[in-house]
Amino acid sequence: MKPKVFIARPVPPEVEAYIAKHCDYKIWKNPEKIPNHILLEEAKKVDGMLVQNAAVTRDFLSQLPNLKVISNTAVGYDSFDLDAMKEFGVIGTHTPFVLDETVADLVFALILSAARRVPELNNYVKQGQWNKDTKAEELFGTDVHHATLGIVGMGRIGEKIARRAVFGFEMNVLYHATTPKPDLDEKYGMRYSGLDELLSKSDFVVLIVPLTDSTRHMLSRDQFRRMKSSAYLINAARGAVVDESALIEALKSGEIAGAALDVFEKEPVDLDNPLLKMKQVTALPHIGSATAKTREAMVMKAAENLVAGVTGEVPENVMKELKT
Ligand SMILES: NC(=O)C1=CN([C@@H]2O[C@H](COP(=O)(O)OP(=O)(O)OC[C@H]3O[C@@H](n4cnc5c(N)ncnc54)[C@H](O)[C@@H]3O)[C@@H](O)[C@H]2O)C=CC1
Ligand SMILES: O=C(O)C(=O)CO
Repeated sequence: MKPKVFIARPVPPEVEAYIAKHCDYKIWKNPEKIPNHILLEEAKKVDGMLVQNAAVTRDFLSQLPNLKVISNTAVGYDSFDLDAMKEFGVIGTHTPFVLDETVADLVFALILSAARRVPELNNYVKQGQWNKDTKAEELFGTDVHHATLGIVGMGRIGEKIARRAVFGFEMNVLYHATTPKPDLDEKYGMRYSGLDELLSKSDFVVLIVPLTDSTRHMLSRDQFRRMKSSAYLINAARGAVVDESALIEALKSGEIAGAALDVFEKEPVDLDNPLLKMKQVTALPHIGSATAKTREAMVMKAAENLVAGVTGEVPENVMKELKT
C-alpha cells in the first residue's frame, strides 16, 4: 500500500506526477492559504504533508499521532516548534540550496534600491515631480561599489551575497555569524567581526540569519545607535530579527539613513505601519525566493523530501535541529 500524503498548497503538474508515483495523495488546489482547521483535519488522515510555513505547534502535533513527516517549502522554519517535533518523533524537512542565488540577487536589488533611491525616484518621475527646476543634487544617492558591507549570517545565502559583493561590486566585506569561516575569509578577502564592530563600520548591514531565540530582535535600539547615520539596514531574513519599533525610531531620528525590507514582524504588513510612510524605506512583500524557476525547484525539493520521509528513506534536507 502506498503511503498517504496531503499537499497543503497548489503544485506544478510535474510535482503532482512525481508525488502520484509514490503516494496516495490529496492536494489543496485553492490559491488562497489553507485555513488551519482544514489543514488539521487533512493531517489527521495521512503519514506526511507538504506545507508552506504552516504554524506547526505542540497543540497541532498532539492531535496527529500518525503523522511522520512535515515537509516545508521554504528554508526558514521558524514557524515550527522543533522541541515538540522531536518529542512527537515527526521528521521536518526544508528546501535549502535551491534558492540561495535568487535570494542573494534580491538582496542586491534591496541594497541598490536603498542606495540609489530607486523606488522613491521612480515615484518622483511617475508623479510628475521631475521638471526643468529639478536640481541635480536632489537626486543624489550613495555609492554601493567599494562601500563596506556587513553581512549578519554567513551560511548558504550569506556566502552568495559575499561573492556578489566582492567580485561584482568590489565591496569591503565584514561578516558576523555563530562561528568564523576562515576558508571563506581567504576566498573572498573578507573578515569576521563582532556584531558591534560590524554595525559601527558598515555602510550597508544585511541580515540573513534564521529567526531563533538568539536572533529575535537582534537589532534593537542599542544596535541602531552603533550604526553610522549614513548607513542602510537591509533585512532579508525574518521580520522579527529586527525590533520594528526601534527601527522606526532610528529612522525618524536619523540614527540611520534608510532601510530596505523584504520581511516584516507581521506579514502581510499593515498599511498603517509607519515604515510604509517613510520615503527612506523600501518595502517588498517577502519575495526573496520568488522567481518562477526557483519556486518550482523549491516545491520539487519539498516533494522529494516528503516522499523520502514517508517511504522510509532519509530525506536529503532534514531540519538541522532534528537530525539524529
Ligand atoms: N526573504 C526571503 O524570502 C528568505 C529569507 N530567508 C531567511 O534566511 C535565513 C538564512 O538562510 P540560509 O543562509 O540558508 O541559512 P544557513 O543556516 O545556511 O545560515 C545561517 C547563518 O546564520 C548564522 N547565525 C545563526 N544564529 C546566529 C546568531 N545568533 N548570531 C549570529 N549569526 C547567527 C549562522 O552561523 C549561519 O552563518 C533563513 O533561515 C530564512 O529565515 C531564506 C530564504 C528566503
Ligand atoms: O525560504 C524561505 O525561508 C522564505 O522566506 C521563502 O522564500
